[in-house]
Amino acid sequence: MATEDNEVEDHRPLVLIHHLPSFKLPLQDRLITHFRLFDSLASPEASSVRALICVGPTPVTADTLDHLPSLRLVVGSSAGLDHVDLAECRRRGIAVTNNEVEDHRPLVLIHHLPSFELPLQDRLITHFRLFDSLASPEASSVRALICVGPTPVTADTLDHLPSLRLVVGSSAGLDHVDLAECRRRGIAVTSAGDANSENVADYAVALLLDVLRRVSAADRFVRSGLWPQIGEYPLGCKLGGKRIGIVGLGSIGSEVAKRLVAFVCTVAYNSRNKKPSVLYPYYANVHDLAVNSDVLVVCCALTNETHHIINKDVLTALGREGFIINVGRGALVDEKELVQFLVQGEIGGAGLDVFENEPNVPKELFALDNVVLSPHLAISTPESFEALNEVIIANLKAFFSSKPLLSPFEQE
Ligand SMILES: O=CC(=O)O
Repeated sequence: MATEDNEVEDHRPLVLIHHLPSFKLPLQDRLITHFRLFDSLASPEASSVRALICVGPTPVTADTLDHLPSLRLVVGSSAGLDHVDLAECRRRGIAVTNNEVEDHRPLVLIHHLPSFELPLQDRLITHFRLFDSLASPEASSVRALICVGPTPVTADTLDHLPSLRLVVGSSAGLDHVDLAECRRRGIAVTSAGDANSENVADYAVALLLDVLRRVSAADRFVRSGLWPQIGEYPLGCKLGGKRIGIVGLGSIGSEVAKRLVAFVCTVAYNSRNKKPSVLYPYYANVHDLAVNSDVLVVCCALTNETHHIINKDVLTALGREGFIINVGRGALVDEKELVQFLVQGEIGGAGLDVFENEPNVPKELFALDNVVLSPHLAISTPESFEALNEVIIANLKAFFSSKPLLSPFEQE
């Protein structure tokens, strides 16, 4: 015989599922672990129920509430609650919620040209609320922007963003950002810092080895079937012992130097100022550095002062046996002059990852086996994207918690 003692007391709170016949709450069965559910205003539980879930657009009127004298909470399952008599709820001291959970993630604009996406962008949404249009309503209140790749940040861009206080660059060079205008408007700017430096330095060395030892050209020689016909391929030259002139001894330049010292090269450098802690010989101008170098590795920032820093005079000083590697920006080199020097055999060769008018590359270079061409990808490795992502997140987190920025832009 069953007795009352056999019954397990049910402590789950009572909840009314209030719904029009045509509306069901999705996944309603998940609720029964936590709540005792019923769904009729005519049920005996109606007089004591304290909470109601309003499914979809089911009306909650004064008449509904008259059936529920103990009600203290209406849980809406939609964002808009025009079907709930909010004034009547307020009058009766009944709280109302909708399905919008408050989002405390700071707002960040991903500013990008259509052809440039931020690698690993999906990692950011854990921390930030992202949007990507200057025309969006969020633009007026956003305080931080991530500038993807070479997307320009001009005075006009900034005019759309009156609350902006931080531009987070995703590259080491920020020649596409109007830094003076940012400064004038009190907007801080960060760069990729040294997240990419080792990758870029590796690539500079790869280009240099390739040009000197003719690796890509030899590969073409084999693939085109010329080896059996012609036999020996022209000799390349040794890297060890070369005098390397580094133009811009910042984070990338220093990594290049480290690597080339290991190849038993000698290193000298040019930068805006002599670095007191650096022992490599310093040349105050690039021309003198070129006179005393076999190879120039160009890796400084592009500014008004460094535009065409490698000009006709410098190329002449580098000479017929000289080589040039550019992993900085195309416009650091006077490209027309460089093409002339290469075509006429006035310098030994070049390894170029960057060009003045990317993605357009002077066609004259295609025929030259002493030139290695690459589509601006010195930074591009998964490791570098990981590191870049961390720097971006760290800068944004520091900014939104008023801490010092991790990699404020500093010009080399
Ligand atoms: O070009 C790439 C960079 O500036 O990081």
